[in-house]
Amino acid sequence: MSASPAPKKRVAILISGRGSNMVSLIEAARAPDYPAEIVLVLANRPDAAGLTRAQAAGIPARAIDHKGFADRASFDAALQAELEGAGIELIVLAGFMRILTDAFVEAWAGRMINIHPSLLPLFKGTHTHARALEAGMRLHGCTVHYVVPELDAGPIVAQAAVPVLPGDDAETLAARVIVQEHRLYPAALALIAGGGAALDGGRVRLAEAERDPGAALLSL
Ligand SMILES: Nc1nc2c(c(=O)[nH]1)N[C@@H](CN(C=O)c1ccc(C(=O)N[C@@H](CCC(=O)O)C(=O)O)cc1)CN2
Ligand SMILES: NCC(=O)N[C@@H]1O[C@H](COP(=O)([O-])[O-])[C@@H](O)[C@H]1O
Repeated sequence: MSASPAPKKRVAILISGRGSNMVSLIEAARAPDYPAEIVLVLANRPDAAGLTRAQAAGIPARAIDHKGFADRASFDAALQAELEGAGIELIVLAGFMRILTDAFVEAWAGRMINIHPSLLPLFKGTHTHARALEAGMRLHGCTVHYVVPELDAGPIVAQAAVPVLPGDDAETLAARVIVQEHRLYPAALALIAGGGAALDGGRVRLAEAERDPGAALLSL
């Protein structure tokens, strides 16, 4: 008799905008064997277009407007209350544009990931595509990493690379990178939720089966 499948990890996605990565994650999680279920979407902006997209997908989605709080700590406490109330096990930041307090990040150490539109540690911060072009990069891409207090500095889970082509501008390059984001993020979340990767002493530990250097997570 085959063992019953492990319970799916309960995931919350945090957004600030359109939520295209959130949609990719919701769609991937529809697969019966996907090791995570998206059970909550939270946005720090009431006008985040992703809220409507989440609701249309049948996912509970709410705004917690950061402007309604006196400071970061009280905003983060409101996030924490919603996450605890929903029994969240993993947080996925997907275009969530608020810096989280050290206390919140440390409380979720090893259980919170982010996607950043560059090949970290290159181009931390904003305007990554324009900066990559300015630097004359021939390769660019995106990175999924664990979140630590220092911005864009957490241990890297997975990366995907794209070529920088002649005539590219920030928009054409962004359009090439986002396609890889939509592929990489669901794969990286599945890896973590399925126990294939974990944060261990500040480094990402991959399960034996995931150590194949040709792993599907890296593509040009
Ligand atoms: N403590 C951490 N918080 C967050 C991280 C992180 O690595 N550590 N990742 C970010 C996502 N992010 C880059 O990937 C990022 C988000 C927001 C900002 C920022 O400057 N935010 C401003 C407000 C900007 C706005 O509202 O438009 C702010 O919070 O004052 C930088 C990087 C998520 N949080
Ligand atoms: N520093 C974080 C950051 O810049 N994240 C980036 O915001 C975009 C959100 O798009 P989406 O809302 O369509 O997923 C994505 O490109 C993501 O990499």
